[in-house]
Amino acid sequence: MKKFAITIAGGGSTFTPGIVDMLLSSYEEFPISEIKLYDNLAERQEPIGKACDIMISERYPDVKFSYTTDPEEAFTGIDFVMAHIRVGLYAMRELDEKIPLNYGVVGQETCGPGGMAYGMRSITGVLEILDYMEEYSPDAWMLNYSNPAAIVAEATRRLRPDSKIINICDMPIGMEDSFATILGLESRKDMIVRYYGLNHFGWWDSITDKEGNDLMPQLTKYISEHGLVLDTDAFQHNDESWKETYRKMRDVIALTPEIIPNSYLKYYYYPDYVVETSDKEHTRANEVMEGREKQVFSTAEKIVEAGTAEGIEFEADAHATFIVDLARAIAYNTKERMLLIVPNNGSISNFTYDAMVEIPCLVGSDGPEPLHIGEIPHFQKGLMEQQVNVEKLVVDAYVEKSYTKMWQALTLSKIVPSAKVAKDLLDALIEANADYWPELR
Ligand SMILES: NC(=O)c1ccc[n+]([C@@H]2O[C@H](COP(=O)([O-])OP(=O)(O)OC[C@H]3O[C@@H](n4cnc5c(N)ncnc54)[C@H](O)[C@@H]3O)[C@@H](O)[C@H]2O)c1
Ligand SMILES: O=P(O)(O)OC[C@H]1O[C@H](O[C@H]2[C@H](O)[C@@H](O)[C@@H](O)O[C@@H]2CO)[C@H](O)[C@@H](O)[C@@H]1O
Ligand SMILES: [Mn+2]
Repeated sequence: MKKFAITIAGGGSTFTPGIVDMLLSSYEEFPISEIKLYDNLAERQEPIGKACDIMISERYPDVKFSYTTDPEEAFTGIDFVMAHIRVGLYAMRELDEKIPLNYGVVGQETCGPGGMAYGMRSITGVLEILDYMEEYSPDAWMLNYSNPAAIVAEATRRLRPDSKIINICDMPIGMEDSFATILGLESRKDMIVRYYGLNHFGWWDSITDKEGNDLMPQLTKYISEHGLVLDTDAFQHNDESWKETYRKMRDVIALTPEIIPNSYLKYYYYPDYVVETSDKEHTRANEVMEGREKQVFSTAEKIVEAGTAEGIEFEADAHATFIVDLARAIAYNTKERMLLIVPNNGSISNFTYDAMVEIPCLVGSDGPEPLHIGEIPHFQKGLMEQQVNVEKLVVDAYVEKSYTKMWQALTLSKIVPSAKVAKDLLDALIEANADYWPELR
C-alpha cells in the first residue's frame, strides 16, 4: 500500500502540531511515510519541530520526520503540501486590525481593509510555496489554508491557473460541528449541507440528515433564539471575542431567517456595532498572542523539556480533520462531498462566471468537482457582487502595482464609508506594509 509524504508549509504555525497529531491519528486510513515542516523563519519553527519529532518517534517511529528552511529539501519527493503561512506574523495582523479602527472602520484579519492589506502580503508568500512545490514535486497537490483565502484564491486562479492548488477554509465545518451538537448528532458528517458564497461570506440554504429530513427549521429556530453559543470545550472558541461573534449570530441570521449565515457576515451587516464594541488597544491579534500562541509554544517546550509527549497533548480540531480528509479524498478518489473555494464557472448560475466561490464539491484524484447550485436570491447576490469585485480589485492592484486599483478596492468595500476614508487608510496601510507589498504607483 502506498504511503504518502507530506510537507507542512508554515511549520512554525500554531496549527502545525494539530495537523501532525491528526495525521498520526489517521494513520490507519491514510498511511504516511514522511512528514516535513517548512518555514522561512528557523527560530519560529524550531520549538514546534523538536516537539513534533518527539511526538512522531513515540507514536509512529517508522514515519520519517524533519524540519527545514531549505526549499529544495522541504519540497522534494512529496505528495501533498499543507500550507498555512502568515506573511508578516502576528505583528502585522495586529496592524491590520488596529489601523482601520483608528479611522473608525472595522479592523479584522480577513474582512475589509485589514484583509485587503493581508492579501497584498500573502499572495507573494503563497505563490512562492506553490512554485517550490511545482519545481521539486510537480505531481503534488497544495492544500492551502493561508489567509485571506478569498484573495489568495483569486490570485492563484489568475496567476497560476493550471496549478494543483485547492484553497480551503475551516469556518463552515467549525460551524457545522456546532450545528451537529445543537441537533444531537454524533458528527457533522451525519448532515448533507448546501452552502454557497465567497470565502468568509456565505450561507447554508439546506441541511438535511442522510434520510433527507429537513434540519433547517430546528437549526434556524435555535440560532435565532440563542445564536451559536454552545457549552463547548473547543479551546479557541472559549475566547471572549469568539463567544461574542456566536452571540451576535442572532442578529446576523435575522436578515435571512430561513437561511444560516456564516458568522463572518457580522462584519458586513453590522460594521457600526463592530467598531463601537472593538477595543482599539487590544484586538483579536493580542488575544491570540496571549492565548493560542502562548499555549501552543509552551506545550511544545514542555514536551521538549520532558523528552516525551506522553500526557502532554496538543489540540487537533476541525481545522486539522478537514485538511487530512481532503488529502485522503484526493489520495483514494473517495468523491467525498466537501466545501471548497473553486472557480464558479456557472455553478451559481446567476453569479459572476470567473469568481472564486465556496460551494460543495465532490473530491477525487483529479481534484474538486463542483456541484451545481443554481440561482441565488437578490440579497446574497448583491452582497456577493460587491465583495467579489473588492477581491478582484485587490488582485488587480497587486498585479498592476496600482495605487488607484487599491483605492478603488477600499472604496468599494461595504464597510468603508467614503473614498476619503479609503485614501487615508490606504496611505497608512502602505506605510505599515512597506516591507511586504509591491510598491504601488
Ligand atoms: N483558511 C482558514 O480557514 C484558516 C483557518 C485557520 C488559520 N488560517 C491561516 O493559517 C495561517 C497560520 O495561522 P497561525 O495563526 O497559526 O499563524 P502563525 O503566525 O502562528 O504561523 C504562520 C507561520 O508561517 C510562517 N511564514 C510566514 N511567511 C512564510 C513564507 N513565505 N514561507 C514559509 N513560512 C512562512 C511564519 O514564520 C509562521 O511560522 C494564517 O494565514 C491564518 O490566517 C486559515
Ligand atoms: O482569530 P483566530 O486566529 O483564532 O481565528 C481566525 C480564523 O477563524 C476561523 O477559523 C477557526 C475555525 O473556525 C475553528 O473551527 C477552529 O478551527 O479555529 C479556527 C481558528 O480559530 C477562520 O475560518 C479562519 O480563516 C481564521 O483564520
Ligand atoms: Mn477561514
